[in-house]
Amino acid sequence: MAKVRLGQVDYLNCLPVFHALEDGILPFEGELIKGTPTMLNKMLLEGELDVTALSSIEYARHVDKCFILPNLSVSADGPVHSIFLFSHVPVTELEGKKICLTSSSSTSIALLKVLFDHYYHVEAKYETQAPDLDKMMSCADGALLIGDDAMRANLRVKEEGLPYHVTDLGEVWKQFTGERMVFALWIIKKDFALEHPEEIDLLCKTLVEAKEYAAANYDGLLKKARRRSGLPMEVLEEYFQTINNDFDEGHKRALLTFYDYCYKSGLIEERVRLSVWGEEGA
Ligand SMILES: C=C(O[C@@H]1C=C(C(=O)O)C=C[C@H]1O)C(=O)O
Repeated sequence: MAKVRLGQVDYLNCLPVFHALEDGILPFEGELIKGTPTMLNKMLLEGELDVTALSSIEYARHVDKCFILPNLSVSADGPVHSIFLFSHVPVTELEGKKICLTSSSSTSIALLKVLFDHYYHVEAKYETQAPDLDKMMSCADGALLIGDDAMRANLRVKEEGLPYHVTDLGEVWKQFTGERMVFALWIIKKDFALEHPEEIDLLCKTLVEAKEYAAANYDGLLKKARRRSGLPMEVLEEYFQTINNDFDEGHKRALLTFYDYCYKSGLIEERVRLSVWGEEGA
């Protein structure tokens, strides 16, 4: 059997899917490679990974080379608690101002631009930097952070009383469209899937079982998340109740709505068809 090189976004939002694999509770014979979303996006597209959790916008940019794995995503139906725009002034006053974007994200950067174009009607200037709240806020009017970096930064803003406006982009997207937001998908390279369909069928089954294992062993998941992130238990509990790792018809509709706005904003070149492994038309 071919060994699958599987990418793991090293944030808490993917832990419910990887927890059982990390601990060897479910069999996985392949290699687990951890990284930021942008690192894994690049590795998949350059052929260094076969499957990975991938920024959902990158699927839209590489539809011809990829399949979506069924029943998996990183989504939130409203506030997501880990995608924040921190700013010195309210978002509506950011016209012509500079915003630092985390170098770890792809989808959330597209979401920010969509919301600025179609919801706030504000045009800003953008620069990309490594995720560091203090550095970003010292040289710009706003900073976009994602994942565990954003959760830690938000906690600091609260605990230290930092004078920033904090905008949750999942919440704004929901207000704007009424839809949930799908931030990440599990993606397979098409050539690998077509050569190794049995391995992929088995992996799909294992990942869904892994998600079920995390739900049934919630205390273990929380303890691991606490050890790994150092974040307070109440923050983690709220986060795991917020993050959703499913991918059903509602998620698909929401994702296509996002892609439509990305297309209108010139962030993707074509309207997108979702090609899910094992489903008709894939
Ligand atoms: C909700 C999140 O989802 C993520 C956001 C991503 C992005 O912006 O490109 C990619 C993968 C996910 O980790 C988050 O990281 O906070």
